[in-house]
Formats: sequence, structure tokens, C-alpha cells
Amino acid sequence: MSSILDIRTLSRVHGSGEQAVHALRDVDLAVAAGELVAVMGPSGSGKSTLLTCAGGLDRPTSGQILIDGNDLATLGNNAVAALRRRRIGYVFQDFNLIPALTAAENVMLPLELDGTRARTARKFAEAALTEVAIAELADRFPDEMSGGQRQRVAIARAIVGERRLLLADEPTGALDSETGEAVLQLLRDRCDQHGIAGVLVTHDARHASWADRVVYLRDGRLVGQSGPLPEADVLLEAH
Ligand SMILES: Nc1ncnc2c1ncn2[C@@H]1O[C@H](COP(=O)(O)OP(=O)(O)OP(=O)(O)O)[C@@H](O)[C@H]1O
Repeated sequence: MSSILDIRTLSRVHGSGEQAVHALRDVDLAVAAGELVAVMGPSGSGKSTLLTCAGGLDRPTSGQILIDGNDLATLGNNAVAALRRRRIGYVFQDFNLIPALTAAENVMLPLELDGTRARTARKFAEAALTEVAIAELADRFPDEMSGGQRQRVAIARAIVGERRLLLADEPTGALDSETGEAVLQLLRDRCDQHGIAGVLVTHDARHASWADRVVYLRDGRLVGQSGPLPEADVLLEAH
């Protein structure tokens, strides 16, 4: 299987000299099409930095990041921004929706920023909202929706068009457990059915059990990985 995300000896240092913080040290991680990888580790271990570097939002100090074979270091800022808009979707804990835009307009936004005509963008947005089962909420504003519905809009925005890589940073953090599980099921389905590569940062082993593989970060280093974790009910029984 070819890797959609290929991270090689990635290091990210913030600041310099005595103030230097090594957020990531020599991290290698490849994520194939259709694969969902969970990233776990204590607070400050580098999980968010790994996602922001993987998504081209932050530049590594050293190492390589390839997305669909494109080495980000060889691309200029505009090319990285275009790759981000077209190929990469983000889902955050706090949804990051624009309050003044409806659900459909929020989902259309990355396409319109990329020059897609409004009518075409609307069709793609409606298809994405249908996939996350909230087509009927297309014309609602974020403050007219529940947290779970807002997160579905955020996922629709992250998968609209032809995205290949889905990066989710604690996407269930603001949701109750049932709604959170439904959101994870959606991420899993996207990977299974559309060959998207997914990276899920989570503190919760039950959430990580949706992934094919779990990698563990500590002090910026990748210190281990395991195959799929047992289902949530098995974990609970073990306690
Ligand atoms: N812009 C920055 N400037 C300086 N240090 C930073 C910056 N961003 C992150 N760091 C540091 O890099 C390290 C890794 O941070 P990161 O946010 O990636 O950790 P995390 O595992 O996502 O933490 P959490 O689980 O608390 O969100 C931490 O020590 C953090 O303080």
C-alpha cells in the first residue's frame, strides 16, 4: 500500500539556545491509504505539533514530510497552501466553524478559496453534508446546532472535494461520549470507504480503539506503537 503521509526523521525545535524546546525528535511515521492511526502521549509530548507539521501548518526544523509523494520542503508557501486546501482536512476539538456562515457555506469555504465556482462548491458541500447525515441542516448557522452536529459540519468541511489526508486533534473533546463515538465512526468510515489516510490525536484509549494502529509519543519521541487496541467494551471489562 502506498503512503499518503510519509514523515521521515522529523524534528521541530521551538526557540534556540537554553530556551530551545524540542517538540519533536526524529519521528518517523507513514500512514497508508485507508489507514487510521491514533497518536497518544502525555500533555506536551508533541502530538499537536506532529499534526500541524503533517498538515503543512508548521515547518519542521529538520526531516521530511511527504504528502501523496509531494515533499513539503520543496514547495513554496503558496503551493503548500494549495495542497492544504485541496488534499488535507482538519478536525479540531472546538470545531472552528465560522459563526456568520451557514453549515453549507462553512463546508464550501475551502473550495471557494481555491477558486471553485459557488454553484459547484455548493453541490460538493451538500454531498459532504449528506455523507455525515446532516443534509437537512445545510442552511442552519453553527449556533443553531448541537455540538455533535457542529462537529459533523467540521468533518464535512474536512472531507469535501478530494481530500486524501484527514487530521483530527481531539475531535471528540467537546462532545458527550455517545456523540463522540458517532464522530469516530464517521472518521473510520471515511478511511474504510474512501481510502483516506487518517491521523487521530487522542488521550482516550477507547477512542484509539477505532484506529488500525496506535503510536505513542513521549518528550517528542515516538517511543512505541501497537496494533489495534481491543474494542472499548473489552478495555472496560479488563478494569
Ligand atoms: N509555538 C511554540 N513555542 C514554544 N514552544 C512550543 C510551541 N508550540 C508547542 N511548544 C512546546 O512543544 C511541546 C509539544 O507541544 P504540543 O502542543 O505539540 O504537545 P501535545 O502533546 O499536543 O500537548 P497537549 O496534549 O497538552 O495538547 C510542548 O513542550 C510545548 O510547550
